Amino acid sequence: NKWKRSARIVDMTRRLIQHPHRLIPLSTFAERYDTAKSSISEDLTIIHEVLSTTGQGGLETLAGAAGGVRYIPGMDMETAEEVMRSLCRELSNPDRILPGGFLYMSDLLGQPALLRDIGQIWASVFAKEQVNAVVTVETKGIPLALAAATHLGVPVAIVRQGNRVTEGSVVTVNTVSGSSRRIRTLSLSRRSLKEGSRVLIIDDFMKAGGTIRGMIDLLSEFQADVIGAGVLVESAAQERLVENVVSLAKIKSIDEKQRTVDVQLGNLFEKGWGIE
Ligand SMILES: O=P(O)(O)OC[C@H]1C[C@H](OP(=O)(O)OP(=O)(O)O)[C@H](O)[C@@H]1O
Repeated sequence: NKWKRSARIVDMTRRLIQHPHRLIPLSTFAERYDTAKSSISEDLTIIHEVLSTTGQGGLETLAGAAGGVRYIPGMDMETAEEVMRSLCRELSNPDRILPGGFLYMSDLLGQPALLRDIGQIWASVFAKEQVNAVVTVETKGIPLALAAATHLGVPVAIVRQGNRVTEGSVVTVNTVSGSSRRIRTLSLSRRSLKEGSRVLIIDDFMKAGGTIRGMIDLLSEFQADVIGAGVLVESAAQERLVENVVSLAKIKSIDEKQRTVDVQLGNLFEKGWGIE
């Protein structure tokens, strides 16, 4: 039975948004709806128009035999700022202060809707970097890495602290997590990442940057190309073991004795937004 344009557009939009960055041949749609490719192209133009003019990313069409159309997630600057301003307000709650200048965030890292928005922000910033994999370190980085990877349409590789028999043969490096001056061994299973992958590092929190530094050193053993690193929150300014980490929020000031903490927008909002 023939699909009406309005029904085709609803069905196509869902399929495209459900598989970010995945190329879908126009013939797939032409066959599914028993419609000419020229009509499908017109449908896609309408979908692209609505998404791109409402700050929700857009469609990218590649011509040729291996061509097709794919959804590129994106969030516009003001929406991203709205999301992060409300998160900063939530994080500026003295009850969240933990010893060592950390903030309690595990409740937030368990909220799917918030994680979806944060993942979309990362996917907007790194949309054009041809990321092949997102890498994080257990444990609190995992939900954030998964959210970013979902919107980038790529897998996640999880770095383990210490050795686990379930990881098979691993590459291991030692690192000093500056926050607590403790030596940590970071290991990654050899099977979890193809050599030469373009990798985005994501973690929940950065203090001295020792953990991210350790992941960069570990990834060089895989000949990986670390195209960027992002953290949800970076601690108050201090000596760092790593440069150019993009933060969504930043602890401006924190005083454990006075029980005060002030969390502001991170350096992503100071620099130029990653997408035009
Ligand atoms: O910048 P650094 O000084 O290296 O500190 C940031 C580390 C420390 C903390 O991890 P932990 O709380 O130690 O581990 P987990 O994520 O498992 O809670 C955080 O999640 C980052 O990974």
